[in-house]
Amino acid sequence: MDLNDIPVRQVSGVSALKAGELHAFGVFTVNDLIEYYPYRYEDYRLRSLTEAKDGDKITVQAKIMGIPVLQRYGKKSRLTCKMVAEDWMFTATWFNRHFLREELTAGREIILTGKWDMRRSQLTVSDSEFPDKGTLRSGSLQPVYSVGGKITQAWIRKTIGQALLQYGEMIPENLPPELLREYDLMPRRRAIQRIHQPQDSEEGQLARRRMVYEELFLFQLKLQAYRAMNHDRMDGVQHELENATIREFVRSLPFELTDAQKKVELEILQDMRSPYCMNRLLQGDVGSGKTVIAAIALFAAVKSGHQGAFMVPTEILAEQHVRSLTKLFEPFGITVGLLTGSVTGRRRKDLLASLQMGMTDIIVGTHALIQEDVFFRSLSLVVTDEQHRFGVNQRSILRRKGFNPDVLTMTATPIPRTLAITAFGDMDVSTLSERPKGRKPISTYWVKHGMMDRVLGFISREVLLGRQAYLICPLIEESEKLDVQNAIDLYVGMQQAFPDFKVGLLHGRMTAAEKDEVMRAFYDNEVQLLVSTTVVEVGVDVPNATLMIVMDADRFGLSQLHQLRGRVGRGEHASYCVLIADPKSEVGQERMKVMTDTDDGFEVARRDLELRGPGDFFGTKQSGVPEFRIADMVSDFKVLEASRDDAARLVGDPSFWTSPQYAPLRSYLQREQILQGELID
Ligand SMILES: Nc1ncnc2c1ncn2[C@@H]1O[C@H](COP(=O)(O)OP(=O)(O)OP(=O)(O)O)[C@@H](O)[C@H]1O
Repeated sequence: MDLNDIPVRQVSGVSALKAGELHAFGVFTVNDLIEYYPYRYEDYRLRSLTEAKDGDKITVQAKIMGIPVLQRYGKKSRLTCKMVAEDWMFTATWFNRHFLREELTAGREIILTGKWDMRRSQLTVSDSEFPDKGTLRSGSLQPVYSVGGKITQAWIRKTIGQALLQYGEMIPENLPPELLREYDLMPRRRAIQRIHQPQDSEEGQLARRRMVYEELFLFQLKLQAYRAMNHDRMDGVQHELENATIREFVRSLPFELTDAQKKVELEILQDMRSPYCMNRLLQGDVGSGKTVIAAIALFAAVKSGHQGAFMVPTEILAEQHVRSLTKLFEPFGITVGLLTGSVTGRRRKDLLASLQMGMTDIIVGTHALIQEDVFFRSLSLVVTDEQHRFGVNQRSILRRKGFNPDVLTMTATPIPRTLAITAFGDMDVSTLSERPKGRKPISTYWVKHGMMDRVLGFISREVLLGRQAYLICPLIEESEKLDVQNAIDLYVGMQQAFPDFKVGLLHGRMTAAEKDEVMRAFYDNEVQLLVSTTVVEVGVDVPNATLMIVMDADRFGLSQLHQLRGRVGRGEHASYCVLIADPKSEVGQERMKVMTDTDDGFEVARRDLELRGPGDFFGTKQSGVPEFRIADMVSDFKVLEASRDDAARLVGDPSFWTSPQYAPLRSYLQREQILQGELID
């Protein structure tokens, strides 16, 4: 019997009510319960008073010396009693434990845990036990769990202990012996038992080490198995590409590809030619030229007789891409359509019909693009933005729709290696490691609000040189309304400050048509200063803009600031980013410093990870970065890397799919719906 199949109610002491409470913690089965790990331990090991420092929390064994004294103050009470431990006389004090008075008889042994006040020779007791009654906690490390509601620390300890008693013998090993040997890992049964009931902290650490490895290894196994199967399926579209045709298109581009772009182009075209489904991540710093790579891939799909979809996070970006792709593709007779929430009615109907008949070759739009009532004649390539990263499930939705396109995911957020192999471990990764030639570094300044006058002078200077500027208003997450009001106020202020310039305004509450008009005017340099909320954050490309000013910059995350800064420095002119902020916290100041220190996105991302911790990195829950129960992506990074290599090696070995010793891992994959019953023996 699998512990995953035994409901937690079967553990004695778990009532229906308690089971309901446990569900809120994600605990449904016995396995969930025994894998509900403590996040730290409370130390109840006996110590000697001579070693204890003032203020320490300690546990000591003592003998009761005097007669207890009880004082009551209304409902509250204070109980004191003289004790001796190793010839050391002290006073033990309990608050609101009047009922203990009867038990405190002179000469009796007692174990006390509490805070030691050395100066007054006094211990404020939080826990006490009598050895003659049998001890529960004393002498051990007690696990501390995350609890709440009706689930108390004491109850969960007892219940997990009970589960281990009832089912401990049934805990199976799931890692193959060669890995246990290689890393000298504790067997699973012992590790689980010890993690909840360690005898000493070394043992607790060893148990944790084993479970961390297991957790990361299983996670990587999922990704690697998915990836391996994907490569084996051979049911992707095998694009037939003439080199000469692709070359002709590349020659028509207004610039020469960088070496990095050429390399990535080759990787992608090779995937597209192959019979398996491409699942590739293209990462590059802001402005490194990812879009043109997407264009080449889309061109290749169409020239092989299929269609392509380009999914982007905002309507503004969709419009921008339609404009630039149309320009590039028109000479080659390739048609580009736009599908966003604002395309409705007749226009939408016609577009969908034309897609289904294959008259529209490429469709650019937001997420709805590949869902619902959208049908293609032959979709063979989906280019998507990181924010729309397809999970394993979404990919199977695509499959069920009857096509099996190649997927190219682009990310504008350089991802530190740690996260890349975690969140995107099932993908092949291409990296654009250089920006186009001739780009000057972006100079970044951090100034206080008091220097706004100088900033205005800076804007004026750049605009008079023929350049353009962005002015970004802070984002107030709780209130879009306030956000918009802020933007409007700033817009009015700028119009007054610069009566000779044209100032534009962009925010989330404007209609798509209004936004598009403002953006178009900015592209065409009819607007010189664009006051905007973060809607311009991702992907907007106006090479003549050279000045990015961010108000209250400390309200933004580092990667967001880097994205915003990436809106400038996209052409031949020197560019500047000015961060206006008076951060109060140290982290806030540190963030500003990171931005002025470097304009390398990978470095920013690395520092961001350090400052924020990984859970927060992508800012959203749907980031695809998993939450681990016990592992920590930063401190357990080495294990993460090792487990990735181990998992990849294992799934690459044909015996993994057949040999009985890997059966527990295969059933794990099946339970996680990676195998979906396909490859299991
Ligand atoms: N090889 C190149 N030489 C010169 N300019 C280039 C080259 N490749 C791309 N560009 C130009 O550089 C600018 C930035 O490219 P692109 O918009 O593709 O960047 P990106 O990587 O998508 O950046 P972001 O993530 O910031 O949106 C564009 O104006 C593009 O036309």
